[in-house]
Amino acid sequence: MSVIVEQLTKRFTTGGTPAVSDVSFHAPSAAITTLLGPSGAGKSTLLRLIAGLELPDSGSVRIEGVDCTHLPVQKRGIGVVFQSYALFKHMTVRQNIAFGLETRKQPRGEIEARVDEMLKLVQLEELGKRYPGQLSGGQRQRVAFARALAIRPKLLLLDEPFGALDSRVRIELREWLQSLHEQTGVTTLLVTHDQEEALEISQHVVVLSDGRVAQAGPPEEIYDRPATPFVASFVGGTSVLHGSVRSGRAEVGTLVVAAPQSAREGEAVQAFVRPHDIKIAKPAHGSNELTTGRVERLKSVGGYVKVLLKLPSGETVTVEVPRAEFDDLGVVEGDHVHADVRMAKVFLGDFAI
Ligand SMILES: Nc1ncnc2c1ncn2[C@@H]1O[C@H](COP(=O)(O)OP(=O)(O)OP(=O)(O)O)[C@@H](O)[C@H]1O
Repeated sequence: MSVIVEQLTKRFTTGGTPAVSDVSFHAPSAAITTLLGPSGAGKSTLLRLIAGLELPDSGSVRIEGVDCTHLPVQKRGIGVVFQSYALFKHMTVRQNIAFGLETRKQPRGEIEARVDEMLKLVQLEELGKRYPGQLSGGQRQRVAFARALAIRPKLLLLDEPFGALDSRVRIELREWLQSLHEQTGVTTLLVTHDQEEALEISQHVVVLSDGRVAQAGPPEEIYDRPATPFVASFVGGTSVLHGSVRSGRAEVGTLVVAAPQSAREGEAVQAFVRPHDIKIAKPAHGSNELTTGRVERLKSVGGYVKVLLKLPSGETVTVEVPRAEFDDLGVVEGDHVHADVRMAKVFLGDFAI
């Protein structure tokens, strides 16, 4: 039940910038694939093209090997959940879940049995008689999932389904969605701008930027081997340091790392460094201010401390230090510390992200 999108392009204005531009990717069967990107990257438009809610200018969408590019929404065998609760306010939870089955004119007994099954699946057995206005935001979204799944879709399309919920509920529902997916195994496409959500929930990630695919692959690959400076900066909360190639190595301030093979002497480089890939320590005896950074700001965030460090080059990096480790360091704002970059992703060139 995979989805194959080929060279999909959609413009909303003639001659204007495409919202989706020559996009091709493959969403594997029975997996959760996320469409990840910043606001305006074209995620929702792409999902709507796959759903049949928009028509492409060119390109194709195949679901389970069937070309659906010009099929109407109701013939595509999809279930959809949007960010805003699209439940019918005047219908009970049971009636909402039954809606799609009734429009398909299924026998009453079968409908009732399927609604019971769905209520159990989303753990809302007790709330079938309530109206949407009598539910919490998280419960309403679970009803929306039950309604989408009731029709036994081949494909589940989710557009920021937890976007309107507070962060605690969002994290709870992320875990809930993973276990729901384990039970149903329905091929799922999830739109999100939250890289943590994408890395945690999905088996496959398609990163979008300006309507194009920047990189597609398993979450570990996207995180560990970003293909472009955009992906490196968007995924993983990186800091960017500038330097140049010297004797075949990339020199970025006091940091010297391997340069890409095609590097030419003197060429500009950018190093993308993740906050937990920098280790800070009290400077060794004899270090001077040229090899140490100044602690500009400290911010405690739950289990770790965010340290904003100004390097001798004038560039700043963010470092995350586990709380216990930080307490042992005994560092305060204004101190000079030694910064050891354990890992960095280096790209040639001097681009603006
Ligand atoms: N119906 C429309 N008419 C005109 N332009 C549109 C329409 N829908 C989307 N766009 C434009 O297409 C581009 C992509 O929008 P889209 O909503 O797909 O991005 P997104 O990645 O989902 O963003 P967000 O995360 O903010 O929802 C944007 O520039 C947007 O303004």
